[in-house]
Amino acid sequence: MKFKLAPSLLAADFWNLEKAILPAVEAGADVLHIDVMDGHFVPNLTMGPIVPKALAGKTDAILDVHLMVTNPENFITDFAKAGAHWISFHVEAATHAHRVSQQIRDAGCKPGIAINPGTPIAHLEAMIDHVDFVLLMSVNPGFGGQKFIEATYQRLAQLNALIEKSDNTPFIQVDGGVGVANIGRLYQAGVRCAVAGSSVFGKGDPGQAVRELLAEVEKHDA
Ligand SMILES: O=C(CO)[C@H](O)[C@H](O)COP(=O)(O)O
Ligand SMILES: [Fe+2]
Repeated sequence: MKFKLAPSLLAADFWNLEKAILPAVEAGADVLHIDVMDGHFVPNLTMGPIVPKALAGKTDAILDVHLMVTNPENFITDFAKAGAHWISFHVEAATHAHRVSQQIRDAGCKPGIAINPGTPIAHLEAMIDHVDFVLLMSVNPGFGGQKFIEATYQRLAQLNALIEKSDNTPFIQVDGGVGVANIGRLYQAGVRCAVAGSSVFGKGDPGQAVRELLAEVEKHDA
């Protein structure tokens, strides 16, 4: 799969969302990452379905909804109707993870399973065959702008090994603290979609930031 960069809207200027998003997409970002937090699973509140609904049809980018909520099953239909293409939910938050992934697929979206830095990779074993991607958190979920956790590289190796021995090949998305300093190494470690919030929208020019991040990936493409 071609590498995809997913700017996270959490770090964008909400006064000027269109001006933030358009240059990032024009510069080659294929995915827009929408962080949904419920003040319960994580100690922060962010966006509901009105955000993908506002973007649907305005951009060709894939709308990627990252649900950091308890009871994810209650939100699938609304986000799918709002135009989401990918929906990920946390293995820590889903009592019936298998059913939730099926619900996402039935709603016409690609299901992804997300995992916190403190949860053993082995907890994904029963779900690998039932998702299109794994979202490996490289910070503790809840906030943008945090420092990348270095143990993510070891966890990536464990995740690759788990995927290798399964019948399915979900792609790996990494989320949190991604920037020019680590995106190349993450690509080499098997990441095919990197979420980048502050490193895209935290500077002056999102288009330039996207070009720099993609150039790093290109450099590491052996
Ligand atoms: O899921 C998230 C936080 O819970 C965000 O997607 C993530 O933090 C992106 O922001 P940054 O690139 O600034 O770390
Ligand atoms: Fe996220």
